[in-house]
Amino acid sequence: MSETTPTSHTFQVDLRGLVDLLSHHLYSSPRVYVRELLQNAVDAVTARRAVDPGFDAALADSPASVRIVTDGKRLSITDPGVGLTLPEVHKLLATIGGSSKRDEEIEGARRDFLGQFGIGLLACFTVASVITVTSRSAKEPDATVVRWTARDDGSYTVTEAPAAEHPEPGTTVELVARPGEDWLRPEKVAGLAREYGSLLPVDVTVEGGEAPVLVTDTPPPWERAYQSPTARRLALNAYCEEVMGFPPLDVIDLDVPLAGIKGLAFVLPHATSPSARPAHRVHLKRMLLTDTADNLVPEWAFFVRCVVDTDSLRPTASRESLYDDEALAVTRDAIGAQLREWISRLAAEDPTRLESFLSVHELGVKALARHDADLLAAMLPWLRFETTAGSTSLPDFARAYQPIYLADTVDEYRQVAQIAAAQGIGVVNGGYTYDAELVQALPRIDPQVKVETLQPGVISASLDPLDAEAELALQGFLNAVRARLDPVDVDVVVREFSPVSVPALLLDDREARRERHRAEAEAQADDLWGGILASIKQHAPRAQLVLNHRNPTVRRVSAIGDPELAGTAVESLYGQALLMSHRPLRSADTALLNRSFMNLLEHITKD
Ligand SMILES: Nc1ncnc2c1ncn2[C@@H]1O[C@H](COP(=O)(O)OP(=O)(O)OP(=O)(O)O)[C@@H](O)[C@H]1O
Repeated sequence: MSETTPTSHTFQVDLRGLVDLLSHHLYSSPRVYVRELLQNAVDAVTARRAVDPGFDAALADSPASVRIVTDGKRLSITDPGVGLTLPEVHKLLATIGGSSKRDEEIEGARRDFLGQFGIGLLACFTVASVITVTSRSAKEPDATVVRWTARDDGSYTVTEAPAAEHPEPGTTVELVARPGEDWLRPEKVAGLAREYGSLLPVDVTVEGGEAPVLVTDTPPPWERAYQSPTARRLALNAYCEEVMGFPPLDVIDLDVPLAGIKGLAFVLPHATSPSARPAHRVHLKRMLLTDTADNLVPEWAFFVRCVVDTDSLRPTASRESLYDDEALAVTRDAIGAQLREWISRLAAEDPTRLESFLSVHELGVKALARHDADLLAAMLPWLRFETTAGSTSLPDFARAYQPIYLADTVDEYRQVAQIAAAQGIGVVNGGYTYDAELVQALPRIDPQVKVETLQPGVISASLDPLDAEAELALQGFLNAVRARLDPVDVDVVVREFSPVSVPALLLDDREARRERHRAEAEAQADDLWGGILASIKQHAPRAQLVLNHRNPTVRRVSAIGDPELAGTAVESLYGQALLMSHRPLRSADTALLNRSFMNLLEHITKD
């Protein structure tokens, strides 16, 4: 086999393909071209400061200014930045991925730049067919003015331009709109420049519309000096309405030096689902990176929306979201700590405000308190739970009841609440989100408090058996009515309990319920499935209808001589107990209730 001499080639880049890739897959919309231009202008000003220490002094007190002029077809943006020399134009502008912002020699300043990838300028090709950069470098006193003109077919030219075209150091980038493209309209450009750049530390004006518009407004609202705390609060409320679209319930200052983060967390004025996608506004070195960041605060903090500026978190290449790395995780924790501090401070200093906060966001706070014993201790007096003593705080409840029984589900709680209350047994409904975990955490805060899981035995223990004679006298009645409730898998017993006003109680534990669901599924299943379900049948205890012998109605029912009518009456008592337990009706229950109701009607109306 003959060997051929290897030849060296350079990759060819299909610019159209690349622009297509950027515009359809990297950036969410062509609108980002304004951000890329602003970013380059701001970076150029930052770089100029590094090479020209007298730059700021020459500007006196006013910030550097960046000017955008557009008539809808052509747009130019001029900055007084570091500019570019001829070799730099070849090296940086004509090389995709080439960036001066990674240079070793300006390592110290590198972290000050917004750009880093060397692809930003290409974003302009999503709206323009021609890009012209005219630049005079600030690095040499009499630098020549260079002009680089690039077309979207991938070709470019570099020429020298007359010195008068750029008398001062800096750069002008000019775009020629693609035919039919309206991204360069003055109003649109002003809107985008304001959206991305309102907090930038340079003055940015947009000309071409009815009047020139200054789109920047610095320093950021959280850093401005205000006449009084009230004036500050009002201004921040107005800012929240403007950028977030809601009047905040409260405003919390955020300051995480670790991640160079400063900003504000606004408390939502309405309840929100913990699973709702949060949307925070994140600025990177004062440029808006995204208004839909969802990974900036811990999940439990779903009651705030933040506006922040960071100088050190990393953006993704599209620069539309934050890179989810270790630094962001540490930042999330730090922001979480500041939100916790705010809640503890409110509890100590402003209980009325805390109550109005809780009336909206109690669920979020409960979620948070599960993992934070200090916060739980601080918040416990303010958090409400459903208990057999009504809606109350756990410390108050624990003072009146020992031990505290915890019903695991809403069903269980409803079944026993009435009778437990009458017996002086303290039960908390643990069926609502987070409540069971918080009740169980209680002994950690106060070791005096005992919490026990509610077992059915606790309640049935306070259902007193009848004396033997009375029990015997009811045998005939019980036999008749048990047969009537057999089809719904319910046993009937008679006990004495308080309150007298409750005629019957349906006691049902989870095992019995599961077995009934299985039996119902079996009844509805075809042969194959019916067989399988039957094979897992358990002999779990049945649900029990406990009739209260102290209740006058029950006494009268048990004395009815006609077994048919007694059966109908007990079916009605079952229906009432079932409804009181708030459990869903199975088809057999509905049929039974229907029948007993019709039978009663018939009995009342027959002559
Ligand atoms: N207005 C400007 N003034 C001076 N130099 C500029 C200007 N615009 C672009 N450049 C030079 O061109 C290089 C490439 O710019 P480009 O926007 O493509 O990438 P970048 O800003 O370095 O990085 P990124 O892709 O993250 O934006 C820059 O690194 C910078 O050196």
